[in-house]
Amino acid sequence: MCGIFGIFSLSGEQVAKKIYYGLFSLQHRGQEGAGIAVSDFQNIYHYKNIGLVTEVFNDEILQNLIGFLGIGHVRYSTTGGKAVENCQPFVVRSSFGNIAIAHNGDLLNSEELRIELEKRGHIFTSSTDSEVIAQLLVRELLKTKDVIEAIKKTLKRLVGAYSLLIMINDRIFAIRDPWGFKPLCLGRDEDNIYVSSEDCALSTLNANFVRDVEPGEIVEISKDGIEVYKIENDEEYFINIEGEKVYRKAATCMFEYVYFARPDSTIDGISVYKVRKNIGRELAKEHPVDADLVSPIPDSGNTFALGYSESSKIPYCEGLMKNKYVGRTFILPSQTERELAVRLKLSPIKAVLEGKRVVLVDDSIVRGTTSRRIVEMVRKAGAKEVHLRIGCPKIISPCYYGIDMPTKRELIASNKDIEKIRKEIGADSLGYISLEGLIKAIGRKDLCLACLTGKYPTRTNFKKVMKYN
Ligand SMILES: O=P(O)(O)OC[C@H]1O[C@H](OP(=O)(O)OP(=O)(O)O)[C@H](O)[C@@H]1O
Ligand SMILES: NC(=O)CC[C@H](N)C(=O)O
Ligand code: SF4
Ligand SMILES: [Mg+2]
Repeated sequence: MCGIFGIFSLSGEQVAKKIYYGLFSLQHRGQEGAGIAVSDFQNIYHYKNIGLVTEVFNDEILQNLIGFLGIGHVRYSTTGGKAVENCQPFVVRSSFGNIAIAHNGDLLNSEELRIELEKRGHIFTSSTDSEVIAQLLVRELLKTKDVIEAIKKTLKRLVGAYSLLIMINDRIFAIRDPWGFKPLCLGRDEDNIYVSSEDCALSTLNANFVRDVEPGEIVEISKDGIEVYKIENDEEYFINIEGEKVYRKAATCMFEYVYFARPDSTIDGISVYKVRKNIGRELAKEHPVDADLVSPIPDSGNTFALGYSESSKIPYCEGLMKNKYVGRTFILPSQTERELAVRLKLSPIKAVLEGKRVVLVDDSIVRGTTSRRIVEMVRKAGAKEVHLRIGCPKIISPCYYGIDMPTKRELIASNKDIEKIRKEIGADSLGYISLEGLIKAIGRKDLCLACLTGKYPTRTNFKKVMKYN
């Protein structure tokens, strides 16, 4: 996923500290690396490293980032390992000026583009797909000199997910791919124009939400305010592996609503919190059970469990405690880290669970690491029955757009029916929300559902995407 955040100060104030706070509010989107690049209209100063925002930056570093406009990034790696050279923003120096780029999403054709660029003499400093965008842009800029033209030409070549911030000298371009896979929104206060992956970061800075960047938009932010352009994409449709014609249409990632985004964010006019509550209610209708209490698997299971409890009238309890110093486990890059983190993160409360029939509610099962361990823990704490309810249908296919579920083999549900999964996880019953139930709960149809259905909204027949994790 990754989080991106940018500010243009119209009053000529330093922006680094504000970007820091913006990134801090987007930390849930990426925990592996962080970076900030600022511009004083001529020079770009930047700093990036592996680690959480608070680990990467201190006052001294921030004070040295002198600039009136800037962009930042928190990284969750999907193409290229977690090393510092893959952290963002990428800064590329060219005769046209300095360019900084922050990318959320994943490209399917990055390997092909990289080979093409290398043949033409480009030298890469990282193994990510995001640097491919930066190098392509430099190439186009050297050819045309017209920035908008160069950006449009670059974007025309990209297939996949990209919410992008590009800073060139004295302006920032905020871009959302034609499918609108990842969120991106604009904010404003008296002195600044903001752009952020989620509006929760705007609230932190006391800025007002203006609007979402629409799929296919290029928003130029400069001292003159905002100018909007459209991405030109000639490919109106493609033929998928089943031989069907698939027309290009908006396909926002359903997983943003289910897991990724913060519940206090609103994406394309739909509150993430409300979606999660709706899913919980829907789950209670689709998969009722006689039980004594409903407990969430924290954190993201919380709102789903509230909805389930409200609708089923089974009391809501906190059966599991979360160690607040442990971050998200699913987005850790290795399985060993994920296994250990679940135990460190969650522990059962015996006084709540002992002798009870418990409904555990979580947002999703991906690899099954969390649910397997939790069901075992809850039983050990004395629960009489453990019923698991999941707010996302079975995840059966890889994501190529920026969520690290790259192979079918890793997905517990890819080749098993529900009964087999239930046995493997050790629950007394298991219920997933239906696809129709999920769409109804989100309240929009223009969604990417590819990891649930195997039907991808873009071409997928490219050279294998590089993975270094
Ligand atoms: O089946 P798995 O591979 O274990 O992945 C699914 C789990 O991972 C996520 O939690 P995570 O700990 O990442 O974040 P959270 O604190 O926001 O729930 C998600 O909420 C599920 O609990
Ligand atoms: N999850 C993301 O958005 C990652 C961005 C980019 N593909 C990277 O791996 O750095
Ligand atoms: S495949 Fe799944 S996780 Fe990936 S963008 Fe589509 S809905 Fe989101
Ligand atoms: Mg979780």
